[in-house]
Amino acid sequence: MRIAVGSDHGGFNLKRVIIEYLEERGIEYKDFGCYTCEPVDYPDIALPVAKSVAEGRFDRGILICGTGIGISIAANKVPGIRAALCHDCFSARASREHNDANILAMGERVIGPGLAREIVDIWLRTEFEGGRHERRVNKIKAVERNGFICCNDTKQEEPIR
Ligand SMILES: O=C[C@H](O)[C@H](O)[C@H](O)COP(=O)(O)O
Repeated sequence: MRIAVGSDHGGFNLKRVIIEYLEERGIEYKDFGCYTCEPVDYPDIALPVAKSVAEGRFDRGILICGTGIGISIAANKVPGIRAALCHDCFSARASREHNDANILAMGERVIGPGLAREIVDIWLRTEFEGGRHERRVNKIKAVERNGFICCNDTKQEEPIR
Protein backbone atom coordinates (compact mmCIF):
# COMPACT_ATOMS: atom_id res chain seq x y z
CA MET A 1 0.00 0.00 0.00
CA ARG A 2 1.29 3.48 -0.92
CA ILE A 3 0.33 6.37 1.33
CA ALA A 4 0.39 10.10 0.54
CA VAL A 5 1.09 12.06 3.71
CA GLY A 6 0.81 15.79 4.35
CA SER A 7 0.37 18.40 7.03
CA ASP A 8 0.42 22.12 7.61
CA HIS A 9 2.56 23.63 10.39
CA GLY A 10 -0.17 22.81 12.94
CA GLY A 11 0.19 19.12 12.17
CA PHE A 12 3.89 18.97 11.45
CA ASN A 13 4.99 17.24 14.66
CA LEU A 14 2.22 14.67 14.63
CA LYS A 15 3.01 13.92 10.99
CA ARG A 16 6.54 13.04 12.06
CA VAL A 17 5.10 10.53 14.52
CA ILE A 18 2.94 9.01 11.80
CA ILE A 19 5.85 8.84 9.36
CA GLU A 20 7.86 7.04 12.05
CA TYR A 21 4.97 4.58 12.37
CA LEU A 22 4.87 3.99 8.59
CA GLU A 23 8.64 3.47 8.46
CA GLU A 24 8.54 0.99 11.37
CA ARG A 25 6.04 -1.09 9.41
CA GLY A 26 7.76 -0.74 6.06
CA ILE A 27 4.77 1.02 4.52
CA GLU A 28 5.67 3.02 1.43
CA TYR A 29 4.81 6.73 1.63
CA LYS A 30 5.51 10.14 0.17
CA ASP A 31 5.58 13.28 2.31
CA PHE A 32 3.93 16.15 0.41
CA GLY A 33 5.03 18.68 3.05
CA CYS A 34 5.21 20.87 4.90
CA TYR A 35 8.82 20.26 5.84
CA THR A 36 9.32 22.79 8.65
CA CYS A 37 7.19 24.41 11.36
CA GLU A 38 6.92 27.62 9.30
CA PRO A 39 3.27 28.57 8.76
CA VAL A 40 1.69 27.31 5.53
CA ASP A 41 -1.89 27.27 4.27
CA TYR A 42 -3.50 23.84 4.68
CA PRO A 43 -5.22 23.82 1.23
CA ASP A 44 -1.77 24.03 -0.38
CA ILE A 45 -0.97 20.64 1.19
CA ALA A 46 -4.43 19.03 1.19
CA LEU A 47 -5.12 19.51 -2.51
CA PRO A 48 -1.97 17.87 -3.96
CA VAL A 49 -2.35 14.94 -1.55
CA ALA A 50 -6.03 14.55 -2.41
CA LYS A 51 -5.32 14.82 -6.15
CA SER A 52 -2.62 12.14 -5.95
CA VAL A 53 -5.04 9.76 -4.22
CA ALA A 54 -7.95 10.59 -6.55
CA GLU A 55 -5.71 9.92 -9.56
CA GLY A 56 -4.64 6.55 -8.14
CA ARG A 57 -0.98 7.46 -7.72
CA PHE A 58 -1.38 6.57 -4.02
CA ASP A 59 -3.79 4.11 -2.44
CA ARG A 60 -4.72 6.34 0.49
CA GLY A 61 -3.76 9.59 2.18
CA ILE A 62 -3.18 10.86 5.70
CA LEU A 63 -3.56 14.59 6.36
CA ILE A 64 -2.88 16.45 9.59
CA CYS A 65 -3.42 20.07 10.59
CA GLY A 66 -4.10 21.72 13.94
CA THR A 67 -7.65 20.45 14.20
CA GLY A 68 -7.92 18.20 11.13
CA ILE A 69 -10.93 20.26 10.10
CA GLY A 70 -9.53 22.63 7.48
CA ILE A 71 -7.38 20.02 5.83
CA SER A 72 -10.28 17.53 5.56
CA ILE A 73 -12.66 20.20 4.21
CA ALA A 74 -10.10 21.10 1.54
CA ALA A 75 -9.38 17.46 0.61
CA ASN A 76 -13.09 16.72 0.23
CA LYS A 77 -13.33 19.31 -2.55
CA VAL A 78 -11.42 16.94 -4.84
CA PRO A 79 -13.77 14.56 -6.72
CA GLY A 80 -13.20 10.96 -5.68
CA ILE A 81 -11.98 11.88 -2.21
CA ARG A 82 -13.73 10.76 0.94
CA ALA A 83 -11.68 12.33 3.71
CA ALA A 84 -12.71 11.33 7.24
CA LEU A 85 -11.74 13.35 10.30
CA CYS A 86 -11.21 10.76 13.04
CA HIS A 87 -10.11 11.29 16.61
CA ASP A 88 -11.21 7.94 18.00
CA CYS A 89 -10.73 4.30 17.02
CA PHE A 90 -14.42 3.57 16.49
CA SER A 91 -14.76 6.35 13.89
CA ALA A 92 -11.52 5.32 12.20
CA ARG A 93 -12.81 1.76 11.74
CA ALA A 94 -16.27 2.90 10.65
CA SER A 95 -14.84 5.39 8.15
CA ARG A 96 -13.27 2.45 6.33
CA GLU A 97 -15.99 -0.19 6.81
CA HIS A 98 -18.94 2.08 6.03
CA ASN A 99 -17.60 5.03 4.04
CA ASP A 100 -14.58 3.62 2.21
CA ALA A 101 -12.67 6.72 3.34
CA ASN A 102 -9.55 7.15 1.25
CA ILE A 103 -8.05 9.96 3.33
CA LEU A 104 -7.69 10.02 7.11
CA ALA A 105 -7.51 13.47 8.70
CA MET A 106 -6.44 14.20 12.26
CA GLY A 107 -5.65 17.25 14.39
CA GLU A 108 -2.38 17.55 16.26
CA ARG A 109 -3.95 20.03 18.67
CA VAL A 110 -6.74 17.56 19.47
CA ILE A 111 -5.17 14.14 20.13
CA GLY A 112 -1.86 12.78 21.37
CA PRO A 113 0.65 10.69 19.44
CA GLY A 114 -0.30 7.35 21.05
CA LEU A 115 -3.94 7.57 20.06
CA ALA A 116 -3.03 8.93 16.62
CA ARG A 117 -0.80 5.90 15.95
CA GLU A 118 -3.58 3.55 17.04
CA ILE A 119 -6.08 5.33 14.80
CA VAL A 120 -3.73 5.07 11.81
CA ASP A 121 -3.10 1.40 12.55
CA ILE A 122 -6.82 0.58 12.59
CA TRP A 123 -7.58 2.77 9.59
CA LEU A 124 -4.90 1.16 7.42
CA ARG A 125 -5.90 -2.39 8.37
CA THR A 126 -9.67 -2.03 7.95
CA GLU A 127 -11.37 -2.95 4.67
CA PHE A 128 -14.54 -1.48 3.17
CA GLU A 129 -17.53 -3.74 3.88
CA GLY A 130 -19.40 -2.96 0.65
CA GLY A 131 -23.02 -4.19 0.51
CA ARG A 132 -25.48 -1.54 1.67
CA HIS A 133 -22.58 0.83 2.26
CA GLU A 134 -21.54 0.58 -1.37
CA ARG A 135 -24.99 1.72 -2.48
CA ARG A 136 -24.62 4.81 -0.27
CA VAL A 137 -21.10 5.62 -1.38
CA ASN A 138 -22.26 5.22 -4.99
CA LYS A 139 -24.82 7.98 -4.39
CA ILE A 140 -21.98 10.30 -3.39
CA LYS A 141 -20.02 9.27 -6.49
CA ALA A 142 -23.09 9.98 -8.64
CA VAL A 143 -23.15 13.57 -7.35
CA GLU A 144 -19.53 13.94 -8.43
CA ARG A 145 -20.44 12.70 -11.92
CA ASN A 146 -23.80 14.36 -12.43
CA GLY A 147 -24.12 17.26 -10.00
CA PHE A 148 -26.64 17.26 -7.19
CA ILE A 149 -29.76 15.19 -7.71
CA CYS A 150 -32.35 14.09 -5.20
CA CYS A 151 -31.21 10.76 -3.75
CA ASN A 152 -34.75 9.60 -2.97
CA ASP A 153 -35.34 6.75 -5.44
CA THR A 154 -39.02 7.60 -5.88
CA LYS A 155 -38.52 11.27 -6.69
CA GLN A 156 -36.24 12.43 -9.47
CA GLU A 157 -35.32 16.08 -9.70
CA GLU A 158 -33.33 18.04 -12.18
CA PRO A 159 -29.65 18.37 -11.31
CA ILE A 160 -28.81 21.65 -9.56
CA ARG A 161 -25.57 22.96 -10.96
O1 LIG B 1 -8.33 23.87 10.24
C1 LIG B 1 -7.26 24.47 10.24
C2 LIG B 1 -6.07 23.97 10.95
O2 LIG B 1 -6.38 23.55 12.24
C3 LIG B 1 -4.85 24.88 10.95
O3 LIG B 1 -3.78 24.07 11.33
C4 LIG B 1 -4.96 26.05 11.89
O4 LIG B 1 -6.05 26.88 11.54
C5 LIG B 1 -3.68 26.87 11.87
O5 LIG B 1 -3.79 27.90 12.79
P1 LIG B 1 -2.61 28.91 13.08
O6 LIG B 1 -2.35 29.64 11.80
O7 LIG B 1 -3.14 29.81 14.15
O8 LIG B 1 -1.41 28.11 13.51
